[in-house]
Amino acid sequence: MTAHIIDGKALAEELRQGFKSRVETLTAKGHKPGLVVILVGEDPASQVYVKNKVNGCLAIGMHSEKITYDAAVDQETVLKKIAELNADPAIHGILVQLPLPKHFDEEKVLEAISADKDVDGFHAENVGALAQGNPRFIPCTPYGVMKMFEQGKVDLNGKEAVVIGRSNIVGKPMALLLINAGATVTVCNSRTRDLKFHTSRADIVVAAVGKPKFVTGDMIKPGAVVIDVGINRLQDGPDAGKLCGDVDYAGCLEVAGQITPVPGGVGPMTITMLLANTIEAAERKAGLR
Ligand SMILES: Nc1nc(=O)c2c([nH]1)NC[C@@H]1CN(c3ccc(C(=O)N[C@@H](CCC(=O)O)C(=O)O)cc3)C=[N+]21
Ligand SMILES: [Mg+2]
Repeated sequence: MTAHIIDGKALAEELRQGFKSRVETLTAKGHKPGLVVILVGEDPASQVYVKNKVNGCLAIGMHSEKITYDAAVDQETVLKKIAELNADPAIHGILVQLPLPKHFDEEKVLEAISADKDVDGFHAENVGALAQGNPRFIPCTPYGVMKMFEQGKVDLNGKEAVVIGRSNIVGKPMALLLINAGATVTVCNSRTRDLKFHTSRADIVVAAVGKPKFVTGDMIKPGAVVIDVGINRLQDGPDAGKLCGDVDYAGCLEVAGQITPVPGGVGPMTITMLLANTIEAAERKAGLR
């Protein structure tokens, strides 16, 4: 038996079609949803993601702009721009693409974004709301994964879930969402002793460690749901330049009950949930929710 493939690209497209009427309603009321993406530096991967974000907005009738700075820009300049955008009534969402260059204090930059416009859900106020089980903005990647569970009809209540990775953008919020949904959650990382001990008892495995093909078929319980958050660009070997997840897809496909591909899995869902959060921000401002 091969696993059912949860098609993130198709689900992303379906959700985006559904967003169009909400954008139309908001636009008619004078609250056209607007997202600004701030990009510092010239990282080629970041350029691709930012372009996908801006184009994703425009395709459903939202307003979106990209603001780019040279990698050497000083933090004060970026903080001043954020303050300006916080006060701009046409802008409902502000995203600062991570990672920032080393001379930046990432936490300080993220905290400068108004919590009402923090569509990434990285502001301490929004992290706290999620931890308390009363989320305001759910971080886009784990939010997208929750939508994929819904699509795959995965009941999380009472299930054993293992999250591999403990980052603030994926691992931690993913664990909180699974906890809030009633799963029994174990958070592992690349240094976990005997990772297989944990993963082989899991009904759900979410891989977000940033290591290509880290999760292999022998680590997975037959029938488990395997979610691949990894986006590793292979440097050398026969597949150089190709995108590869944190999961050995071919090896897990034969064992898992459901699995997400890379590309075409979690990535497109991340951008879709960014659009969802921006629309939601505009709906709050318009008094529609
Ligand atoms: N403040 C902030 N918020 C983020 O949400 C954020 C960030 N910084 N920094 C970088 C990561 C990464 N990320 C991705 C989004 C979409 C794809 C995506 O669309 N991936 C496509 C493939 C794209 C390609 O070909 O490279 C796919 O998986 O099918 C990937 C990665 C958002 N991030
Ligand atoms: Mg992580």
